[in-house]
Amino acid sequence: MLEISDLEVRYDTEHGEVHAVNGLSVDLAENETLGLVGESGCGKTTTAKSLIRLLESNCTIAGGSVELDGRDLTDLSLKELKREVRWSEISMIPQNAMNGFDPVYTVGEQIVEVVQAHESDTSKGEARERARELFEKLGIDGDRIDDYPHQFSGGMAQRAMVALALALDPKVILADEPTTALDVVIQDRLLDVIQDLQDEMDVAMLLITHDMSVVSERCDNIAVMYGGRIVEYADAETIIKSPRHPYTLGLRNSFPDITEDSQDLISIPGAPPTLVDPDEMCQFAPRCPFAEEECWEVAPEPVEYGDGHRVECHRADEVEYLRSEAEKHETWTELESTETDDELTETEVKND
Ligand SMILES: Nc1ncnc2c1ncn2[C@@H]1O[C@H](COP(=O)(O)OP(=O)(O)OP(=O)(O)O)[C@@H](O)[C@H]1O
Repeated sequence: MLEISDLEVRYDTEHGEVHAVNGLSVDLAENETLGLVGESGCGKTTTAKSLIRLLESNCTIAGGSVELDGRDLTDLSLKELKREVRWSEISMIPQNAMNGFDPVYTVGEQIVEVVQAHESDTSKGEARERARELFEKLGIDGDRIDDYPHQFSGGMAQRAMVALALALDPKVILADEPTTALDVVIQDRLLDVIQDLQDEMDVAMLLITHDMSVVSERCDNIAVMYGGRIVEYADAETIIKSPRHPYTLGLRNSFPDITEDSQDLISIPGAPPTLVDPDEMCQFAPRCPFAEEECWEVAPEPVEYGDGHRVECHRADEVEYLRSEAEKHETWTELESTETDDELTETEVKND
């Protein structure tokens, strides 16, 4: 239904061009939940926003296509996209609902406005009734559509945002870390109600999160993103149980497994790249314990390992070795000490 091919998105900054999304290709089927997972700064939000062109003025889609049922959305003018796609076909739940609502209007007024802007023959009363029904389904008293955003708690405001996102019965919802601002118990409940409604209304969802545990429980397929690219893609079980990319292995190490009691978590040392005019190389090489000369010189092409499992790593064939080494603390801490040595050497050089 939604086919993203070779998407390229850039930010123009005073430091250079940020290559936020690079050659990103992924499909989303009807009713599917696709998890887009990765650390902060790897391009998840930019990917989602570019689908409905909610982009800052320094941001451009530099290439690729986004097809919804065969229609390329990148060919539409912004006006056409707003009229025919945003909210009605693809809607978005932002990280913090308080930023999505206008504080001076009631939540109900804002839902009615969005509905009437797209459905000229729906009366105000009908639109209000739809908002009430959605509120009730989301576990909020229907009368609260007449409240202002500041009268809601964080969790309730997120639910109200879900009501807005579903008000026009879209085909896809983009849920960008929809629960990060909430405490853990409320997070879980909110994700449950979103998924119940998603099933009831036959909506596909792109669930964006940095949390491996969330995608493992709730997604059909998972795309692991690093440096603006999808470095590994497969069904959720394969990503969790049999990943091949060192970044996925590292990410898996750094989140608790819900099926095990006590665990030794290992974090990936270092930080993601800035993506400013990046060099031609594997972007993960500086943090990868398995990086070889080739990784620093050539960006890996995607390789298929059956059943749609796609990996971008020069060493993905050595999977048994990668998996057994990645489980060891010292594999990652040795890398950390090498980095510190390098930093020391740089400082020493500067001092000399
Ligand atoms: N307005 C902007 N101007 C310049 N660079 C930006 C802008 N917004 C994002 N970027 C850069 O684009 C890259 C991708 O950022 P993006 O927010 O899409 O990542 P993310 O994975 O969604 O992170 P987060 O979870 O923190 O939102 C980062 O390097 C970020 O610094």
